[in-house]
Amino acid sequence: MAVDHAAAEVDHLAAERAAARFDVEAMKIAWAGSRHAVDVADRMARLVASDPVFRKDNRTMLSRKDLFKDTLRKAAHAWKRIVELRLTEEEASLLRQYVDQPGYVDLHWGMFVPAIKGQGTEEQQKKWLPLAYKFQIIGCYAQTELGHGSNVQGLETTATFDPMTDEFVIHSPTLTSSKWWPGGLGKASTHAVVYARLITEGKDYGIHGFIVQLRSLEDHSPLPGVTLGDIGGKFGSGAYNSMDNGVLRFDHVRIPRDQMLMRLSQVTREGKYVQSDVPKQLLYGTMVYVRQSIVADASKALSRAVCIAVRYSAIRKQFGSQDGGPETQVLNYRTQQSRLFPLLASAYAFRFVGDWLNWLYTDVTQKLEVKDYSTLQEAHACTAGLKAVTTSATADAIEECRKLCGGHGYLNSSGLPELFAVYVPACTYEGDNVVLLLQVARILMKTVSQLTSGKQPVGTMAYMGKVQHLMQSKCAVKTEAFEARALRMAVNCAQNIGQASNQEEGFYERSPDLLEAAVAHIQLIIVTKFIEKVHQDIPGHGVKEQLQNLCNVYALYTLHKHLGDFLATGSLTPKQGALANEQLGKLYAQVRPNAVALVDAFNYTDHYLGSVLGRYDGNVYPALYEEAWKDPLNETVVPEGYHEYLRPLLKQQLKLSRL
Ligand SMILES: CCCCCCCC/C=C\CCCCCCCCCCCCC/C=C/C(=O)SCCNC(=O)CCNC(=O)[C@H](O)C(C)(C)COP(=O)(O)OP(=O)(O)OC[C@H]1O[C@@H](n2cnc3c(N)ncnc32)[C@H](O)[C@@H]1OP(=O)(O)O
Ligand SMILES: Cc1cc2nc3c(=O)[nH]c(=O)nc-3n(C[C@H](O)[C@H](O)[C@H](O)COP(=O)(O)OP(=O)(O)OC[C@H]3O[C@@H](n4cnc5c(N)ncnc54)[C@H](O)[C@@H]3O)c2cc1C
Repeated sequence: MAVDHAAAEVDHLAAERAAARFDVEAMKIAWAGSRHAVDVADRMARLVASDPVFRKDNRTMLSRKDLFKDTLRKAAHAWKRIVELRLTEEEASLLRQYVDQPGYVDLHWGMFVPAIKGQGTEEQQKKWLPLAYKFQIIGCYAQTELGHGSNVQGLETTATFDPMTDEFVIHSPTLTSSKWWPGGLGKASTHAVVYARLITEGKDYGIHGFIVQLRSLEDHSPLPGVTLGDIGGKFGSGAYNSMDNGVLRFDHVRIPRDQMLMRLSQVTREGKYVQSDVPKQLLYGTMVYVRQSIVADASKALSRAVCIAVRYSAIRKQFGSQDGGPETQVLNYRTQQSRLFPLLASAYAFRFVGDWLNWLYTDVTQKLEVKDYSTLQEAHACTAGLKAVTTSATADAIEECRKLCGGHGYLNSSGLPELFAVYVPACTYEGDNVVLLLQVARILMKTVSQLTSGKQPVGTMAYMGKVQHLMQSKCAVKTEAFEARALRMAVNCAQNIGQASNQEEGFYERSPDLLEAAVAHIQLIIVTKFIEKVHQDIPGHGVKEQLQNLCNVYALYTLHKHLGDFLATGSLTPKQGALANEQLGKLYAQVRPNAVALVDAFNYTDHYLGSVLGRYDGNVYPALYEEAWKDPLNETVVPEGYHEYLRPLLKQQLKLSRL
């Protein structure tokens, strides 16, 4: 009986694939960026999937200790394979992606190395980077403290220069100055880039970065004056618990003066503080780098969740036709489509805006090398804003995909609970999303205030220069409505702030509105970049048409969800709003026959998806059934604890019933 069912489900996905109206292989290229990108990703995904060390289906059942050891084993094995196969940087980071387990290597490569590259002098880079590249040292990024994370200027750890010995003394003066959260710190790292208040000649010069050795390179024990450990279990089983987020305290630990990262400023042998001619905001450069990579990761996490929910919705059937005919695939329900297809469109939208952001970041980095700092603010606003909007949307979407999969979505074997638990801290780390959106809002307010002086905004703010036109015009339901909404919301905020007794007080009072104005500005960027993408030459039968559809879905869904903003700012009429919603329904009908093929284009292996519901072959029910028996509770037929707790209870009930 089960076998018959399985065959039917498999046929179902084959029928879905046959019904698609576009070339899936060509869509894989559009998604990945090039034929080369598809091939490398394919090779790395298969390398990981075929290696038993990278098994992850038992992860949620491991104890914290076993999970951490498993992470160490995977990282060491991955490194061995990278060296043996002489993998390129591109291949290695894809391999890391498909291993799919957060670990100390992320912070080592993702923050420790970039911090030294961005804030270290050439000499410092020459000394430290080769050690880091060969894993002769393991580093982490120790910024956040128990008392302060968002307010970086409020950090309390001190680095006091001692001219007698030419050393800095690193110290944790209070409990709240304990470093708290850095990934890789708890158990793995030998070194850290530590952010501390630089004090020299009795003056506090604020936050600076220092390279500090934490553990012995001989036996891994903490160095004198260093107290450190893991901060404890985190949300969800498996999930981010593979990471050793740590606590660290210093008791007057001495480091040589040349371990201060000295690209932005220096302390001389005599203890004089010297500021370089580079903007001090470059201290935050590592965060800009990681935020852009987090945007790229949002589309990866979202596309995984959507792939699971789309395939399962094509398999799952509930309720029949009135006359007792075959049951309906839940993917055919209009409500399922209106919840799921905007998420599918968002996965594509975030992918393309992520590619653009990566271009922007590369461009800014090249400009910085020739001391052109003109696009630094643009890079900060775009990375902060896009990080906030895409991670919040993705976290919500993963949870929505869980609900779209009904009861089975709640099982660990669906892959969705763990994906959610791993993903959700992205809304907090690398800058709490609200804090980041307020940064965008500050830049928007600055831009609005400069409009009257005739200064033309540039880059993603250029549309604000069309202020006369956008403040008055009635808009067609296109980009212009998004521009008018964003600009009018920003101008409204600026006017309201202007009425306050002082600017800071006004900003504080209006911060909830400012958040929404920032979101509107960022959504405009996402829509614009999607439109720019579909205007490009995109080869492959039907590919451009599908992307055009998804672009329209993303734009109209965003408009529908935020219709209140569009109406309140007069950027659209109620009639236009209603028409947009009508149109959305028609677009969903066009996505429907292509939905399964559109998620196939992500080209994910079953290993990477890690979901019995999202299996490529659609063989969901036998896999669910088989998976249940693997649970440790099923190792014995009669549970442990029966004799202590169940039997006496049952016997007692029996005695009572005989009374
Ligand atoms: C296990 C198996 C593995 C196997 C594999 C092995 C092999 C591996 C091979 C390869 C692997 C590759 C792996 C790579 C993985 C990479 C992924 C990385 C993973 C990431 C994991 C994340 C972990 C999390 C880390 C963290 O969270 S670190 C801590 C982050 N903290 C924050 O983000 C704090 C947020 N707060 C702030 O950013 C700021 O304090 C503030 C909110 C901006 C306020 O600052 P303040 O100075 O007080 O502000 P203002 O006065 O408002 O601003 C002053 C000024 O500066 C401008 N500004 C602000 N920020 C920036 C900026 N970032 N850039 C530029 N400018 C900035 C601001 O606009 C103001 O400008 P003006 O003066 O002009 O107005
Ligand atoms: C899984 C994980 C990994 C991490 N890894 C690292 C790491 O490797 N290295 C590292 O240094 N740090 C790391 N962190 C720390 C992380 O960067 C901080 O937690 C983050 O920046 C948020 O800061 P916070 O915890 O101080 O939050 P808080 O700022 O205390 O936020 C609490 C609340 O206050 C609100 N809030 C704060 N300020 C304002 C404001 N100005 N206006 C309005 N609302 C405000 C926030 O929106 C939030 O709702 C990690 C955190 C997590 C969860």
